[in-house]
Amino acid sequence: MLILKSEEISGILDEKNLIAYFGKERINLPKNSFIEPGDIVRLKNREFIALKPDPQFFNEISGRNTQAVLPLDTSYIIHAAGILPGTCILEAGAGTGSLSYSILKAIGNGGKLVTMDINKSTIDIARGNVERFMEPGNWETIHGDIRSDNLPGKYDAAILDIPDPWDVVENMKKYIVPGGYLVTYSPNFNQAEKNVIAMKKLNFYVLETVELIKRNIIVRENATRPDNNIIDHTAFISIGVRTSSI
Ligand SMILES: C[S@@+](CC[C@H](N)C(=O)[O-])C[C@H]1O[C@@H](n2cnc3c(N)ncnc32)[C@H](O)[C@@H]1O
Repeated sequence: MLILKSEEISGILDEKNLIAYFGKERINLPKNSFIEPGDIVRLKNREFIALKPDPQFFNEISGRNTQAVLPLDTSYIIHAAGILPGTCILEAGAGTGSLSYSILKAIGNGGKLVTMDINKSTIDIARGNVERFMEPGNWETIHGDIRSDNLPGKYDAAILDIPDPWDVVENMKKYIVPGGYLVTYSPNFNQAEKNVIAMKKLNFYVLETVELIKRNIIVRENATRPDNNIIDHTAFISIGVRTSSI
């Protein structure tokens, strides 16, 4: 497998069977084509560069069983929740494994990530996606509900990317160390509001709620302009801190 990348769009190339995939669109390449990383491929009236399927393309490559957290959000979550080498992190749910993968890279071999998901097949898909790129010995995946009372250990941060994080905030008090972070990730205003109200009610100190917008710029001589495909909404990220008074 190779990645086909242009400034505007990207796709996947099955170089053995000579088929390019752009979402659901399939394009057969001319017979006897031979494409290697670094080659320029002309398709759909534009030029693509062929690249190795390395981890920065996690989202292009992985099986999308659920909505994945995109790099613009994963990088911010890692920064804002103090996810550093050696830290111990709790996550729900696994989804595609996109956020798990970024957390595993950030915590390094000295850290630990525990990821829970209520859906067993989702855990298997997330593991399959992550293990294309790494063999994490410090990643424990647990099939179960994050409301569970018997999670192993205490955590420097917990990240909730589930449909109803506000319902789980109380349970997180048991697992996050004082001064540790609770991050909720929700797609709409109503949900973000419920998350923040629940955190405040339960004495978490709420630092911020943010939405990140990524605007790519297409650079052409005398015609440089913003890309039409702006990512202007993914989700609202709320960051709280477990106070020592809880
Ligand atoms: C949007 S996906 C997570 C996406 C993931 N962060 C990623 O980067 O791909 C939400 C996941 O939460 C799981 N889930 C929903 N409720 C849950 C609960 N109470 N406990 C654990 N997992 C839960 C779902 O099965 C689903 O896989």
